[in-house]
Amino acid sequence: MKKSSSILINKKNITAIALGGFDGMHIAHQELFKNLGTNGGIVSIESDYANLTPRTYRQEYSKYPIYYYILQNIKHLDGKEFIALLKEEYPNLKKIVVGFDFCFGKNRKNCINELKELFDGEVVVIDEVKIDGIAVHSRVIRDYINDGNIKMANKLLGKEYKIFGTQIKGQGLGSKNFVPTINLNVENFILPTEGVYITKTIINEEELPSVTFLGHRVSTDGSFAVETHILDKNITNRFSLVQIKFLDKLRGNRKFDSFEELKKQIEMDIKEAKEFFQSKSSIDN
Ligand SMILES: Cc1cc2nc3c(=O)[nH]c(=O)nc-3n(C[C@H](O)[C@H](O)[C@H](O)COP(=O)(O)O)c2cc1C
Ligand SMILES: Nc1ncnc2c1ncn2[C@@H]1O[C@H](COP(=O)(O)OP(=O)(O)OP(=O)(O)O)[C@@H](O)[C@H]1O
Repeated sequence: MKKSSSILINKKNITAIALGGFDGMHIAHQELFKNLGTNGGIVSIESDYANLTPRTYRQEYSKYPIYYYILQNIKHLDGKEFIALLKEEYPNLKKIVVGFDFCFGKNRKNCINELKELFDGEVVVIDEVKIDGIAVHSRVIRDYINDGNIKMANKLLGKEYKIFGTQIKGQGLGSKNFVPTINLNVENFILPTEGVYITKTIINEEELPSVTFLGHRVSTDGSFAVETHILDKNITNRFSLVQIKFLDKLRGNRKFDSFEELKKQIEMDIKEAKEFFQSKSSIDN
């Protein structure tokens, strides 16, 4: 993980900032960061729905320090006051980098023209970044994740969508009746639609091929679960922090009338996931 340098780098040294929400730190956001130069920083204006990369996890995706401002605390400022705040916070600020649709100040009344008028330094505006004709935005990525379209979400993110969780106790049925799984409590991240996914699970910095079920266990106790089965490895330890990277969706959640039928389906899911990783490794080699 890239270390957070926000606390180490004095705001006085910052000469360029990128401005916006930056949930997801997706490929369009990365285009902005390319213009920051040596003493750059990211100014992240926090809404309360940043759930692709909640604030605690965002620094991993950039070498530039991220400085957070809560939208609720600054939304009353008009355009002039907002720029004055930036000048006060970053006294050596020479450059502001924003995207084509950036607006700011009370009721988002000010956009690019006003930014150029009010800021006495350089303003770099990035044209809309698109992939295969699709505009890259956090909201678009959230929709893909909601729909379980992990491949498109990952394409727009420029990386594999990743969530963090803590291990919790399961029903105790898995190892006995099906396969062993690590059950997770996941907070603050948007979760893909209920179903079974090909994933990589990171424990102790080791990235392991896995298959993950998330949804209501409609075939057993009906409760909501995020549980991952590590392929080809027996895991006995408990882990405080587990990361899951989503690669593709295998199928939707289903209700099975017997444990035997569910077990048979889980075995098929595992087979499919293994084939995915095998074909991937033969392409990679
Ligand atoms: C690959 C995989 C696919 C699963 N698919 C379903 C499913 O379609 N429907 C369902 O109700 N439960 C599904 N489950 C969840 C099982 O019901 C669950 O693993 C079992 O109840 C054991 O839970 P435990 O780990 O809490 O003991 C799946 C689990 C795995 C690992
Ligand atoms: N597709 C894009 N092309 C160019 N710039 C972008 C693009 N998406 C966002 N930006 C810019 O990145 C910065 C961060 O914006 P923001 O966090 O609103 O991103 P977003 O992906 O559009 O989010 P949301 O979908 O929630 O509006 C802003 O300066 C914004 O103009």
